[in-house]
Amino acid sequence: MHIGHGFDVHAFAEGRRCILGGVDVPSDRGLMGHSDADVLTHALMDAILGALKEGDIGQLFPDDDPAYEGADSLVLLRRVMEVVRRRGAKLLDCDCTVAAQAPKLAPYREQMRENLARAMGVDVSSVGVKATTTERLGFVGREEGIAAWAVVLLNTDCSGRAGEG
Ligand SMILES: Nc1ccn([C@@H]2O[C@H](COP(=O)(O)O)[C@@H](O)[C@H]2O)c(=O)n1
Ligand SMILES: C[C@@]1(CO)OP(=O)(O)OP(=O)(O)OC[C@H]1O
Repeated sequence: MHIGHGFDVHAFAEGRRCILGGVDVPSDRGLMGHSDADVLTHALMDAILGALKEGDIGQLFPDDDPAYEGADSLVLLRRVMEVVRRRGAKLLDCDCTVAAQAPKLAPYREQMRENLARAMGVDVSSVGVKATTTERLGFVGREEGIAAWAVVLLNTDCSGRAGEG
């Protein structure tokens, strides 16, 4: 069994979409990034790669590679799950927190869970998504950007190939 932790931040920018967990959240500003800037999905991918000790998403999907310009992060998450399967591992559970002063995320939380679960090939009951403001404190509170954290639990004992590390 291995745990992984992921953290990511994206700044707000005019003229961009606000994609979180694959949901295009209505917002007067979106998130800046080389990809679709889905900060929630990025934190989750890093948590999975952390549990596998496979580096981080920047190594797998370099942010200067034109192949990832505007990339759909749910597609990248599917690719991370291919690494999980190749290592003979299984994702047992994950939980994520998004810190955003705005927009209000509660109405989209269930759709985010479903999107992430589908992309990972797990039941939605294994995927937690929570939202919090930072009570107007810090860069999140000043509405300069959004931060996300994720933890995952992987069963790495599903085959002989994943026991090490
Ligand atoms: N962007 C956000 C932030 C928070 N929520 C929901 O509001 C609740 C209260 O937030 P506090 O930061 O005041 O603790 C939180 O538990 C979320 O349910 C939200 O929907 N979107
Ligand atoms: C997935 C990638 C691909 O460019 O997305 P970005 O939008 O650049 O986001 P960031 O979290 O800064 O780095 C991860 C990158 O690998």
